[in-house]
Amino acid sequence: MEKQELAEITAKHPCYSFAAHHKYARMHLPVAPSCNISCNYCNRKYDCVNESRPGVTSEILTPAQSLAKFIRVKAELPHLSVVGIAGPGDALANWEAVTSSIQLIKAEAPAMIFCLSTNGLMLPHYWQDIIDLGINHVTVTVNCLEPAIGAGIYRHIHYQGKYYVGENAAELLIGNQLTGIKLLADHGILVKVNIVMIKGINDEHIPAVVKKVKSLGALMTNIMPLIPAPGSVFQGFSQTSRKEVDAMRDLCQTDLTQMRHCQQCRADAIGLLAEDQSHKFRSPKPESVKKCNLPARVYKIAVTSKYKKLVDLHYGHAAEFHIYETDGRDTRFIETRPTQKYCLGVATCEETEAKKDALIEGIADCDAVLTMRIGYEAQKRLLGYGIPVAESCASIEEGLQQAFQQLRQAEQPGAVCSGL
Ligand SMILES: C[S@@+](CC[C@H](N)C(=O)[O-])C[C@H]1O[C@@H](n2cnc3c(N)ncnc32)[C@H](O)[C@@H]1O
Ligand code: SF4
Repeated sequence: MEKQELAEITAKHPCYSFAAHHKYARMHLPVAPSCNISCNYCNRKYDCVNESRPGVTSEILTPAQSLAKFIRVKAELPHLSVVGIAGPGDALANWEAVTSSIQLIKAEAPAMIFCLSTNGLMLPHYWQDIIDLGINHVTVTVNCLEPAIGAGIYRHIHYQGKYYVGENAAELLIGNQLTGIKLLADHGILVKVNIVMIKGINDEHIPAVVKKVKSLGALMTNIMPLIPAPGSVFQGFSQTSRKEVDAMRDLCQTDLTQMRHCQQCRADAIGLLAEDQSHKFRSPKPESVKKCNLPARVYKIAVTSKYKKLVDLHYGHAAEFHIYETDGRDTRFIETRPTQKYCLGVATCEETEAKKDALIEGIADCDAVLTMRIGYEAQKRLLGYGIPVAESCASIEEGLQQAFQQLRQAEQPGAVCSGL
């Protein structure tokens, strides 16, 4: 696309143009429920109508439902200029649903601007598809350049059938993000980079991120405050203040244009940036994005819990595991297995390592661990035995359903299974 043509389009994009954000409306399609990574600040709650923050949506739509909703919204909001995918998970982890939704809407309204936001893990795989689909604005979240910092931000990534944790995960993710940004920018796509400012974790490092993404061709950065989302690992952190974010934007402005009007929107936001109207357009009955067509399965899951009611015990503090089976709907308690606590305190190193392995061997027949919290070293050790971890602070019933979903999605990304 010619530069002039792209500039004209961008002038109608409320996120990319400050002047456009009072005039033009955007519509987010919540067609991307799954995510291929786990950020410590993220909690994707699908059903809260009162909360407005990234990752929240009141419904998940199929491509056909997206088209129907688009037609309704367009009829009521003539100044609608942009259709975007902002989760609630990751657009590229739900690529089939995203592609079909965009194709359907494009056939109906060819002049619409399409954009998506992504963590960038799959950009080296999908950048050409993005261009072929006619998307010309892409937002990539890059929180750091150093794996040591990333290990404190990302709990795990799931890439090409394998789970990665710690610095390995962060290194892979960062590498793909940077490669992806360059590929997109070199091919004329306008790239905005989101950076979540987390005090004490990546704040001092942000100017380096801005410089780097500029060198790769990013058009602007959007430094956003951390919202300590309830239920996320960072829920106890304090919210980065407006003042701190503005000071960081001022510092980085000398290198690259800063977005300053971001509203940290919901995944189903509709309307002007400052005037969400999504509540007016909610469908009465949300359906899953993609029906699960995997054969029925029963998973055995080891749970850490104080009284066998809530998932309320840290993995490292559990002196026993409660073993359950679930088919996604019904759960069955099997037994309680006593174990050594993972956090052993005073034992010598070799003794500690052997005990940690013995602990995992005691649950080696389980498909997953469901726990309130777990450190990444312990998580890594479990993954070494092929046991993924689901974190929850809900009831055991709900936690088991979440764990079931997580296991199913790992087998079939994008699927939402209700069980047997
Ligand atoms: C929900 S995500 C969807 C897109 C994609 N999965 C991603 O992370 O880039 C949209 C943006 O919100 C940010 N975000 C999610 N939870 C947040 C939180 N609790 N505080 C601040 N930003 C958050 C993400 O980092 C991302 O830039
Ligand atoms: S990449 Fe986006 S959707 Fe996925 S965990 Fe991080 S913030 Fe949430």
